[in-house]
Amino acid sequence: MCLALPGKSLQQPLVKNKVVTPMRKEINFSVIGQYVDYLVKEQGVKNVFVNGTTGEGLSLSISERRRVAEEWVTKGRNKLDQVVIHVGALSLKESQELAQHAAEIGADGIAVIAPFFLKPWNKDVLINFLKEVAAAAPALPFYYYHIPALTGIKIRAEELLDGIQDKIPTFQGLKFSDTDLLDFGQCVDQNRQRQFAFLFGVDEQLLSALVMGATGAVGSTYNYLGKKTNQMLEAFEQKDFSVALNYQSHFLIYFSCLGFGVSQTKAIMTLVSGIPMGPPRLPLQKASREFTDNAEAKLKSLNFLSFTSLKDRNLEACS
Ligand SMILES: CC(=O)N[C@@H]([C@@H](O)[C@H](O)[C@H](O)CO)[C@@H](O)CC(=O)C(=O)O
Repeated sequence: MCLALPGKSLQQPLVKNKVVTPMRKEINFSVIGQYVDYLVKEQGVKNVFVNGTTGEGLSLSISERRRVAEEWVTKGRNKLDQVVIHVGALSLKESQELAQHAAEIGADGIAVIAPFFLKPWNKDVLINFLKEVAAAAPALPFYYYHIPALTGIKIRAEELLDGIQDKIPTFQGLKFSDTDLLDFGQCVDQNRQRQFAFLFGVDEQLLSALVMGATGAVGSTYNYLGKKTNQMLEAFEQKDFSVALNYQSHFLIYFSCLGFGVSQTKAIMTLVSGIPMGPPRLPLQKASREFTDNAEAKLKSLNFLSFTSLKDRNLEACS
């Protein structure tokens, strides 16, 4: 999910939500409309990032990814501001197919991770790969999704940024999911004309990244902390740093006790929204009953649950 700083143009939205992909045995497409409404009305989140890490994009088949993207674009029409589709894949052909598809269905942008099995070993090779994908959707804003802990590709974002727009004219910015704030700061520093968006993807460090010049945030916790994070962004804009810090520490440090994996996110979202997000797909494991009971108690103590009894609700993610 992606949130936007008040006052910033939507070209550079501040908070994007990384949506989960609702599942039962198969993907549960039927709840995506309800999910859109929940994000907009309850969390104030109008920008989404689909088929990313949180959405288990790399665990879905190509046809599933196409259908999930279609569903978000269709159900989000006239409700969401931006739907960005992650189209990264190990196969260049598949990535291009997904990029082209994103353009055809009217998505607002695409993002791509580095291929991580047969790896690009230097910046030029990585840019060549990204360039070929971007060329399949020449009218769509393109984001490089930097997540080295998961891809194993250690090419620094700052290095990649140097001269990238000459190679990829649609390059719009970075989704930076790494804790290396030195690299992040160097990216910001390099962007003197401020033409790129820097969407930060480590939610628990967002405030530090804002101080360093992040123009947006993309993360899993905005599924249930979107409203709170928007309040933090507003406090930051108003230069009310102690309030901003309070939001950052209180909520993220508290939630970090629960855990931030995809399974946990799906279970927490099921509890908080009442929408059955289901278990994740193998190789991930569903959250344990112990986790869910613990999470439910903590959420209740924080007044995060809008309903008093969960007994009758469909808690597939939790059982
Ligand atoms: C490794 C990981 O899943 N990182 C999350 C964060 O939002 C993360 O869940 C959060 O910072 C809590 O650690 C996002 O950056 C991932 C993401 O953007 C995505 O779903 O594509």
